[in-house]
Amino acid sequence: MPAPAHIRLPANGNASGPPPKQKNNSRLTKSLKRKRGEEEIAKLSGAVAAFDLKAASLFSELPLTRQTAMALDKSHFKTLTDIQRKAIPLALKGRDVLGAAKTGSGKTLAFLIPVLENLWRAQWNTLDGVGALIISPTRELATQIFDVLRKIGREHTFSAGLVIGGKKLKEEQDALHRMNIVVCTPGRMLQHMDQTVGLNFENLQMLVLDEADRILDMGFRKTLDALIANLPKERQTLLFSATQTKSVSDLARLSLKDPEYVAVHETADSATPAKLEQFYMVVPLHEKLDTLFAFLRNHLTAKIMVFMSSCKQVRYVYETFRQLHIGIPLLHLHGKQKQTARTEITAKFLAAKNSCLFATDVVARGLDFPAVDWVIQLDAPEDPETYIHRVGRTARFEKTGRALLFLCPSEEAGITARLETKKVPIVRVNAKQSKKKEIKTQLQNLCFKDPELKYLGQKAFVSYIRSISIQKDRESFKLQEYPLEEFAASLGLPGQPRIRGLKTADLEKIKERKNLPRALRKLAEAAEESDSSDEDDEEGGAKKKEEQKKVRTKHDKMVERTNQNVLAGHYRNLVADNGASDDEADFLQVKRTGYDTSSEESGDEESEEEEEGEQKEVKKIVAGPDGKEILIDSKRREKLLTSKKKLAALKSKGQKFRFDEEGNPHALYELQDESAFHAAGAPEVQRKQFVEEEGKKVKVADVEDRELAREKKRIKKEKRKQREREEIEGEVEHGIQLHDKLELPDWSDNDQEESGVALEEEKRQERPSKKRKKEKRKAIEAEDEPETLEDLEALAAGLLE
Ligand SMILES: Nc1ncnc2c1ncn2[C@@H]1O[C@H](COP(=O)(O)OP(=O)(O)OP(=O)(O)O)[C@@H](O)[C@H]1O
Repeated sequence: MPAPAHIRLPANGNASGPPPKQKNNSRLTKSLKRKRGEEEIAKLSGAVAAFDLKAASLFSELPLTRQTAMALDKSHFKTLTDIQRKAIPLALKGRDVLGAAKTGSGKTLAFLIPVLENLWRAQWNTLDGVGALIISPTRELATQIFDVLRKIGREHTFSAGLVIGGKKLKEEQDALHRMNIVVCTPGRMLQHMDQTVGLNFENLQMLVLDEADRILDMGFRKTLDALIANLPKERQTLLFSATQTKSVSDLARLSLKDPEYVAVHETADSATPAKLEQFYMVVPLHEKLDTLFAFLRNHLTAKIMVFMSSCKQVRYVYETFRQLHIGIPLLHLHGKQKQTARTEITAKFLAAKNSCLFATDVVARGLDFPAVDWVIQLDAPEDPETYIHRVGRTARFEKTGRALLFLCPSEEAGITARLETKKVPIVRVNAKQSKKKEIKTQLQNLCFKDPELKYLGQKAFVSYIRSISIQKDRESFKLQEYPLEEFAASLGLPGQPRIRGLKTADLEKIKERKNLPRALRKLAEAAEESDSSDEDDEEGGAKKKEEQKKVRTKHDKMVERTNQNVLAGHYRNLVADNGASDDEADFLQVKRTGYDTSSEESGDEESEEEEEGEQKEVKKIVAGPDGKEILIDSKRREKLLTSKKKLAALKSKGQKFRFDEEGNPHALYELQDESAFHAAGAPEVQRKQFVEEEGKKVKVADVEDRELAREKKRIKKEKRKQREREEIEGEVEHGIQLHDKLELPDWSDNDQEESGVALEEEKRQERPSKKRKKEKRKAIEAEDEPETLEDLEALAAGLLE
C-alpha cells in the first residue's frame, strides 16, 4: 500500500484514531495538563542531558518519550544496532552527527527517533510549521523513510508529509502548511520553496540528509545549495550514509557545528555486511545477456535484483526476457516510469517471494527489500561506493545474501583493485559452460518481428556506450576495448547503431540535470541558456544562440520524433513517461538504417513533410528495393514506396554485360590476358591492325546500312501508296454503306434522289478539306457548259448562293 502523502500521527498512545475529545475541558484541567506536560519535558530533558553515551544497548534504556518507546515496542524493535547505540544519544543531545555504517544496519531509526524526540521536547505543534526536514535522493527511499516514520511515530501528534512529486503540486502545497515533519526529495522540495506561497522554514529545528554523500555530490549540488539557502543556519543537522562523505568542502556547505563523526564499521575488515558473499565473473560484453539468462534459468525460486546502467537497458532486457519466458516473475524499475508504476512495482517486489527485478541505480541506495537472495550487477558500477550500495540490497540486518558482479575483461584489473582498496572482499568465479545458452538468435527474431523492440535495443546499445564514455574511472572503462559490433549482435540488432556526440557528454552535467524534477529541468535549461548569453556581449550572445540553434539538426529532430512515435503504445509509455525529456538524446543518438538515413539527408521540403507526419504511428516494415528493411512510419513514405518510378530511383543502376556465343556473360570492357597480348606483337602494330580491321568492318557495315535504309524507304513508299489506294476505295464503299443503312420511307423517286444528293453532300463535308476542294474543282469542270442566257443566270445564282 503506498503511504499517504500527509498524515497526522495519532496522539497519546491511541493508535486506532485521534484521542477522544474531553467534554469537560475546564481551565483547571488544562493548566494541570500543561503543568504535567512541562514537568514531563523537564524530566526527560534532564535525563537526556545526563545520559551516558555508551550506556544503552536496549531501546528501553534510552531517555525516550512514552510515545516513541511504545511504538518501538509494538514494532518489535528491542535491541539497538551499533549505529543506533552511538548516534541516537548524540542526536538526542542536539549534536550534529555524521553517521556512517554498513548497509542494512539500521541508520533510518538512528535519525528518525531523534527527530520525534527533539521535536516533542521542543513542544512542537501544527502552528509551529516545519520542524524537521528529511531529504532522500530518491522517491522510493523517501517513501520508505516515511513508512518507518509512520510506524514509530504513530503514538505522537505530529503532522508528517511526504513531498516527492509524482502528484499534483497543489495537493502537496495545501498539506505543506500543516506539516511538522517533511520527508522529501531535493528537487521537489526546492520546487515548493519557489512556488508555494507562505511556505517558510524559519523555525526549522532539524535537517537530515539520508544517503548524504549522494545528496552532496555534484548531481544535486545546485539544488541542495538552493534548498539550504532557504533554511535557518541555527539548526541541528544529521547526515547518514553507508559511504559517508568526509569532504570538508561538502560539510562546509551545510554549516555543521562541531559535528560528531560516528563511523561504527570503520575498523571492520570489510565495508560490506559480514554475511554477504561476493563474487565476480569475467564475461565478455557480448556474452553478458547469455550468462544472465542462464543464471536466471538456474535460480527460478530466488529473489533477485539485477542492476544495469541505464533505463533503456533495463527496459530492453525486461521486454525481451519477458518474451523468452524464463520461468521467474520479472519486474523492472527505473527513474523514467510514472510514479504510480514505480510505487506499484516496489510494492510487488517487497511482497514477492521469488522474482527478478531489473533496475537502475534508482533502487541502489537505502531500499529495504526483505529477503533478497542475489544482487547481480550486469553492468559494472561507476565507483566502489555504488557497488557497496547495490550489494547492500541483500544481506540486510544480519541476514545472509549473495552478490555477483559481471566484469568485462578490460574492466577486471581496474575495478577489482578499487574494490580492494575500499575493503570489499570479492572472489572470482567462472560460469559453467554447460549451463550457458546463447539467446542471440531469439533476440534477433524478436527484433525482426517487432521494430519497436529493435529500436529499443538500439537505444539500449547507445545508452550503454554512453554510460561507458562518461565514466570518471578512465582506467577501468576504456571504450576502445569493448567489442561493439559483437555487443550489438548479442542484443539481436542487425548492425551496430551509429553513435554521435560522445565527446560532448559531461557526467556531472548529466547527473545534475537528471536529478532535477522534470519541470525544473526545463527551467534550468532555459536559465543556463540565458546565463550564458548574459556573459557574452550582444554579438557574442547572438552568435551563441545561433550555434545552439544549429546544434539541433534535422537528424536530432527526427530521432526525437521517433522517440515519440516509433515506439507505439506500450513502448511509448515506457519511453515518453510523463512527458519526460530524453536526456540522452541531447548528445547521443541512434542513426537509423535504411530509408531513414536517406530521408534525413534530403531537402527541407521533405523534412517539413516529415514533421507533418509526426503524429503518425509505425505502420509496417517492408522489404526495400535492395532487400533492406524499410520502416513505413508516415503516409509520405508509404506513398513513395508505392510509386514504381520513385522506387526505381532508389534502386541500384545494375550492371551491363555482354554475352558470348555460348551465352556466357562478360563485362563490357574485359581486359585480355596480358601474356597473350604481348605474344600478339608490338602494341602499336596491334593498334594499327585493329584500326584497319575495324575500318573494313565499318565499310561493309556502311554498305549494308545504306541498302537497309533504301529498302526501308521503298517499303515506306509502297505502304503510303497502298494506303492512298485503300482510301479512295474506302470512300466509295463508305458512301454505299451509308446509303444502305438508311431506312427510306416509300417516297417518290424525286425525293429519293434528293436525299441521295443530300447524303452525298454530307459525305463530302466529312472528307478532309484539301480533298473536298479538289473534288469541287472537278465537279465544276464536269458541269455542262451554259448554252443560253437563262442557263448563265442560273449558274450565276448558283454560284452566289
Ligand atoms: N534495532 C533494530 N532491531 C531490529 N531490526 C532493526 C533495527 N534497526 C533496524 N532494523 C531493521 O533493519 C533493516 C535495515 O534498516 P535500515 O533500512 O534502516 O538500514 P540502513 O542502514 O539505512 O541501510 P542502507 O544503508 O541500505 O540505507 C530494516 O528492515 C529495519 O527494520
